[in-house]
Amino acid sequence: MKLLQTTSLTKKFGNHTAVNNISLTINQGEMVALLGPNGAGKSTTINMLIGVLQPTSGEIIFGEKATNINDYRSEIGVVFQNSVLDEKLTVKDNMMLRAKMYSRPVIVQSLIEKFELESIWKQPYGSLSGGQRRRVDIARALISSPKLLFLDEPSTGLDIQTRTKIWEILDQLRKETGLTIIFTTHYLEESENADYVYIVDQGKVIAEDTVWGLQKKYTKNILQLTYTNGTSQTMTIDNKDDAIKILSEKGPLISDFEYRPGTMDDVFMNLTGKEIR
Ligand SMILES: Nc1ncnc2c1ncn2[C@@H]1O[C@H](COP(=O)(O)OP(=O)(O)OP(=O)(O)O)[C@@H](O)[C@H]1O
Repeated sequence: MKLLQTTSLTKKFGNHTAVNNISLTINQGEMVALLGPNGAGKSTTINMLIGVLQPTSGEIIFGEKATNINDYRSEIGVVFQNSVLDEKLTVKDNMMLRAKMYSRPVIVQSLIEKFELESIWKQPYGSLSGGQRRRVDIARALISSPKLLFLDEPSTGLDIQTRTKIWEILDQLRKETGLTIIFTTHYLEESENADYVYIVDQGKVIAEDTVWGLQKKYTKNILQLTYTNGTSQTMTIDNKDDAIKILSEKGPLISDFEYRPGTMDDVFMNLTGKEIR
């Protein structure tokens, strides 16, 4: 079921078109990545979807028919690139202030547990590490039990353990609650968690599909064989089943092999001719 749709969404800043005719379809329960280099138009797109920016043209439809942000604001949670929390207030005060704004059953206790906030609960937000802040930011955005969570570069600047941890929690939440997530990233490997990926460059969607679909369309899997007589051979193949077939056929003649499936890095490189970072 479609939860959010845009048709020909466009944003111009003066003569500069930051977002150029972007059409997205986000289905309920999906995790969707907007992937693209710096300046591609990811944040501008998100800012239009959450009502921070007014589109120059195009339409946004939430659910069956809501087209005005005021009609769906209560259904979304947002984690901005730069936190909106009060640095001087404790984690508890930041969270409880937000909780008071919502009449829905408050789920603060379960968020404290999920995001492991007990040990920092009474600490001022401003004294937290980058990873701790991000956990609080996301927990706060979930207080209203939104149907759809927007995460604008949720893991930029975080170490790999913290990034992994945050994605684990979000994955668990999706399984438990059916939460829909739209996130932006320039970490290609993170887009591999997504159910569907839009690759954006210079304001346009230049490719969209599942991760598998993108890899199939825009990359090749490489199988490299080293033979017992010292020679080697590199071939491109469609899938790993073909690799297994070739390996079993040539088995006795092979001394070593390497199989490298196409990655999102290859997808991006093949589409844009450049690396993302
Ligand atoms: N308020 C603004 N006024 C003028 N130009 C803007 C404004 N906001 C964004 N832009 C321009 O629009 C383009 C898209 O910016 P945007 O922030 O959406 O990119 P992004 O993909 O989110 O990049 P990053 O990954 O660096 O956050 C950029 O060229 C940017 O300079």
